[in-house]
Amino acid sequence: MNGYFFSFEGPEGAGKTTMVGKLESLLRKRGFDVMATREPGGVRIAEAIRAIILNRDYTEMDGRTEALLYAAARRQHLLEKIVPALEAGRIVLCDRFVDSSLAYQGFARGLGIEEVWKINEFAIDGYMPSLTIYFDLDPKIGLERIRKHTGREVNRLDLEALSFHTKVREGYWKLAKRFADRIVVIDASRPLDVVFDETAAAVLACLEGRSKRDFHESGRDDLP
Ligand SMILES: Nc1ncnc2c1ncn2[C@@H]1O[C@H](COP(=O)(O)OP(=O)(O)OP(=O)(O)O)[C@@H](O)[C@H]1O
Ligand SMILES: Cc1cn([C@H]2C[C@H](O)[C@@H](COP(=O)(O)O)O2)c(=O)[nH]c1=O
Repeated sequence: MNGYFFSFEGPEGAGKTTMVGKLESLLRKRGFDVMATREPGGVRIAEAIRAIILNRDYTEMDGRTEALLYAAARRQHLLEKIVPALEAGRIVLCDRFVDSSLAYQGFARGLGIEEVWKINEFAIDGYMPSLTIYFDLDPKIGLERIRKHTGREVNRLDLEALSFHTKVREGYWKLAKRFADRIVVIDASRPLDVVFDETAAAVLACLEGRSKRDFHESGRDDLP
């Protein structure tokens, strides 16, 4: 596998999509062969599953069904889009990946991080990002950003109580501590340009073969 796989995580409105877009432009300008994609979605079948999972009418959806649907969408996306790109030596920027399932379904939904990892292990079959950027933000601020951002549909997960979104953030904190060698934490409450500079520095350092510790001086190591 010659390419690089980066994932971008965080609660609603943390700035993942914005950062992935800016990073894609920067890397392309610097001559890298880069592909941006998202989960759930990215390919036809996974986009169809996304439409089911996020449909606001499906209020009866069971937590395990939800977790399995995310894992199924991930499997299809991985095989059809991510793996071929990595095999072709491309850089893959993925807006959410397995950590979303661990934080949302495993921790916030209460299914258990280990249980949700098990079904995802089956789905991802060993493929994991080289580096994950976690944008840490108070969900109140993130949800407010989304409310102001007119183009974005309000989906079934957005409609969860604030306590759910707070648990999502706590879930990410647990993952960031547990997988400290893979996950870089960036304080996403700061101005967009500051967040982007730190994000780009982390990704470029990884591409240059430096370890997380070499560029993480300004990142947050003080999670609760
Ligand atoms: N650091 C920032 N400061 C202020 N506003 C920001 C910042 N980063 C992003 N935004 C704005 O917040 C809104 C949400 O950003 P974005 O869509 O990138 O978040 P997201 O994490 O992808 O959200 P979601 O996962 O819920 O779709 C956008 O209007 C974006 O311009
Ligand atoms: C991959 C994944 C996503 N989710 C949740 C997180 C968001 O609420 C939505 C996706 O919407 P976005 O605007 O594209 O961020 O789905 C999840 O709960 N579990 C997952 O594995």
